[in-house]
Amino acid sequence: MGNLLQGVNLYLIGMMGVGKTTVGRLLAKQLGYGYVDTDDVIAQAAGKSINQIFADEGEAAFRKLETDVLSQVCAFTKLTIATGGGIVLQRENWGYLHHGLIVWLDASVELIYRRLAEDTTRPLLQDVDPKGKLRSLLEQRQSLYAQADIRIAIAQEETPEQIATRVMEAIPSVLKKPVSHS
Ligand SMILES: Nc1ncnc2c1ncn2[C@@H]1O[C@H](COP(=O)(O)OP(=O)(O)O)[C@@H](O)[C@H]1O
Ligand SMILES: O=C(O)C1=C[C@@H](OP(=O)(O)O)[C@@H](O)[C@H](O)C1
Ligand SMILES: [Mg+2]
Repeated sequence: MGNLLQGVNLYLIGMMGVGKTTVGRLLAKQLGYGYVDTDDVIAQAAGKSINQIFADEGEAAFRKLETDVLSQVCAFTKLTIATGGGIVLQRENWGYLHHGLIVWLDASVELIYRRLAEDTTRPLLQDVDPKGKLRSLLEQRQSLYAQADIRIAIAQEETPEQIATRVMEAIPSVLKKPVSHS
């Protein structure tokens, strides 16, 4: 499968908790690609957690770091990149994302909420009404996520492996076909 994408990067987008980080690792293996998680790069470069960056510097500063990381990562090839759920918010990020193939992992608020109910690592969900927060974030972002090349709708019982397989199966349908001169 190493040459399926011919070196073109694969970007995973979608709401927090949908599985970008988990599925991204599997896809990198299956594609014979390197793996990058933009949140990990940001946290490593800053020397602190995403929570701490939000607390110390605020969301706007985090978004600038996110754009910096994306702009650097997109200079490389043969990467699967798990992005943070808010990467779609900055218009300039789309110029970078479109260097590669963009896959939207789409799941319901109910599914995401169940997964993240006990999670404390998503600063935007440290809210009195985390489910309502997820709903309003999805409402704000849905039309942006929909600009992806591929949408994978995720049902409850699917394992990360099954989702990765569906992404792999969907890729050929969106690759440009060679122009026939016959
Ligand atoms: N297909 C899946 N089924 C069940 N749990 C999953 C699945 N994919 C991810 N998870 C779990 O959901 C949580 C969020 O996954 P993660 O990959 O960090 O999502 P994201 O990077 O999109 O925020 C983690 O605890 C992860 O183990
Ligand atoms: O949706 C968001 O705005 C965010 C999602 C997080 O990444 P995941 O989508 O990997 O959880 C992380 O970048 C940060 O907490 C902000
Ligand atoms: Mg993630």
